[in-house]
Amino acid sequence: MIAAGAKSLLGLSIASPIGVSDINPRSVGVVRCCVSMEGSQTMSHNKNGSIPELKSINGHTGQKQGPLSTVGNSTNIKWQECSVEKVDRQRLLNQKGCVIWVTGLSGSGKSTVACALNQMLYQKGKLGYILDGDNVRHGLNRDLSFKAEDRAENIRRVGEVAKLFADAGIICIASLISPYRVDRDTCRSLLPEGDFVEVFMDVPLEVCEARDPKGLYKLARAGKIKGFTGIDDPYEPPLNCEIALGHQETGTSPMEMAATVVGYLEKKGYLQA
Ligand SMILES: Nc1ncnc2c1ncn2[C@@H]1O[C@H](COP(=O)(O)OS(=O)(=O)O)[C@@H](OP(=O)(O)O)[C@H]1O
Ligand SMILES: Nc1ncnc2c1ncn2[C@@H]1O[C@H](COP(=O)(O)OP(=O)(O)O)[C@@H](O)[C@H]1O
Repeated sequence: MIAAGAKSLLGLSIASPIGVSDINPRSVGVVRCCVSMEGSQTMSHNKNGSIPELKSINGHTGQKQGPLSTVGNSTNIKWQECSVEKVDRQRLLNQKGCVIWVTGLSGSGKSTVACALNQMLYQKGKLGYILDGDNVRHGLNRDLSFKAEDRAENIRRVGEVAKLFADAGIICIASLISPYRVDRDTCRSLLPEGDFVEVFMDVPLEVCEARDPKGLYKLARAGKIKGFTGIDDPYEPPLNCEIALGHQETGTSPMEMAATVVGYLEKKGYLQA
């Protein structure tokens, strides 16, 4: 009964062009559920992204097959495929998913340029999402301190989340101090060649310290914060980043810096599917 109802609903959706606001999320949920019970069809989008059409399920047949894996401490797990893939999502968004990794000292302007970049992308009709170190530490990474191994775990988790965002077709802007080269390089290695764009905020410590918008350098100099990056904790600048910001040629205002990154993305074809 449910399957029959869903089928006619699905038929309706195919026959008539629909806008996003016409979609009832509950109905879509039913359609997905019932189609997958039938095990042969799922929804995708035409090249113009407007009218849903059918394409056969090639990954999620409902049959239990393929080898089980062990990854870390996770035993007997199996990678699940779905026939709606990254390329479909990218076509929908008319962009390519990637990670813009902004690294630099506290106060170097990471969050400011991340926000300017996100605004600029939005104005161009492109979907970005910011993963900011300070913000992620309010939730997902609230259990982590600033000792070296916790910073490494912070970067590892954000790298994995950023990879998921890129797979979703989104331009993910990760903005973290990420002081260790090896941790940044590990994040880079999670993504296909070219999809990880390392942006270095090349701003001297003296400038960051003079800005000190949160008063953290003052506290660190007074010994009230221990292990503060640049004061009594290391920062390893990138050796081969894609973009270094803070120089005359890449612009010195946040908007000029963001424009430099947008220019790079345009040149590399990330702002089209
Ligand atoms: N000890 C120490 N060292 C550096 N930064 C500190 C520290 N303690 C707190 N803070 C605040 O945490 C923000 C940096 O968090 P991140 O997650 O980006 O750091 S890291 O990548 O794990 O090194 C950082 O934010 P930004 O100033 O935006 O960089 C600070 O507000
Ligand atoms: N390009 C810039 N030129 C001058 N000041 C800037 C620039 N970018 C950011 N700032 C200022 O520097 C301070 C730190 O910027 P913020 O983006 O919070 O740095 P971070 O995220 O690296 O800690 C803020 O007061 C901000 O207004």
